[in-house]
Amino acid sequence: MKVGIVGAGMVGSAAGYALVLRGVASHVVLVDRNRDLARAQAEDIAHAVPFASAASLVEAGDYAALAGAGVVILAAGVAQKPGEDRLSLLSRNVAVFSEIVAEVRAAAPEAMLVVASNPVDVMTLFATRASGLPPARVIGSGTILDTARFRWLVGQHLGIAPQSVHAYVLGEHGDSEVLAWSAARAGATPLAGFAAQVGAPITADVRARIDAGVRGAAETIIRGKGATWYGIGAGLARLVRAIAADERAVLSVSMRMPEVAGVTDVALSVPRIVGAHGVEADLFPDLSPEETAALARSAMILRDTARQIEQ
Ligand SMILES: NC(=O)C1=CN([C@@H]2O[C@H](COP(=O)(O)OP(=O)(O)OC[C@H]3O[C@@H](n4cnc5c(N)ncnc54)[C@H](O)[C@@H]3O)[C@@H](O)[C@H]2O)C=CC1
Ligand SMILES: CC(=O)C(=O)O
Repeated sequence: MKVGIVGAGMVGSAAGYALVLRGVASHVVLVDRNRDLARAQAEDIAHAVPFASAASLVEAGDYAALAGAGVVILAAGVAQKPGEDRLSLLSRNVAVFSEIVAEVRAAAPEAMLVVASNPVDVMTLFATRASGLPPARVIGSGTILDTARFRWLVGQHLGIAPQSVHAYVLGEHGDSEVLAWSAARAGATPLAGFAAQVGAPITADVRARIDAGVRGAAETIIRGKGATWYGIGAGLARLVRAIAADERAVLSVSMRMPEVAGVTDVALSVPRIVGAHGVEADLFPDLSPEETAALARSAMILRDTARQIEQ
């Protein structure tokens, strides 16, 4: 599949690198308003192709070069500085998306959009409205990264591979996100039972530490190295693979929904089946009353934030 990436900064280039290394895309086109940066990133990534699992063409181009892309990743705009939250980026990134969504739609009308720029849930809502595409074809990376952080931390605590932890983060990709502890499994076993069997109980302290580790990961990494990119780059490649290979994989991603937890017209993450047609179904895990209330609160925060772009 041909994959376009608009925004060849840290996130866009990491996604391109992961797509190439995993052999997901036969052709990657990087577009950025900084053409020298796009060219340099494309050449650097192309030098990884001989080491990748499959051959692919990697190049920089203008919007016209996106023609024929099956997916275009939107990773352009500004990122958080230390101490800044994702929601504060909204007006600046809406201005960027007002331009790039129209350009991408004109150049690649058949392409599905995968949104990475923050605040990713509200940007997904905006991109859905601006593109006129059906919601199932405008997918935000949402909590795909937070879910990975959750699985990694639980796996570390239990001494098992994160791939064997089946747990999801729901709601906002941001401060109000909800770790769905009550639906979490290790292998096929509910988390508490598994933890008891391996002698690593999930105490209130452990839960609080993992919760803070997931919720605060971006801030910690941004303080240390200025931005995050490897995790989200791999997550974006995972999402594109589900589309390109029609995997019908269950991934926690964001999408505009008519209603969730009593809140209307909002984009947020729940586990979803993702395949060649985009999002094919939503899957709501069984939640505790506290988790359900937290999901409603997260949806309300996102709805209230989205109202800023309606005025
Ligand atoms: N969804 C997620 O889990 C994550 C999202 N992000 C978000 O991804 C976005 C990108 O982050 P980084 O790559 O670190 O930033 P960056 O600053 O490295 O790259 C952004 C790129 O966008 C380009 N750009 C800006 N306006 C443009 C326009 N109008 N047309 C074309 N290109 C334009 C810039 O030239 C720059 O190269 C940020 O909003 C950040 O918050 C970052 C990490 C994780
Ligand atoms: C920056 C960001 O959104 C993250 O790493 O979660």
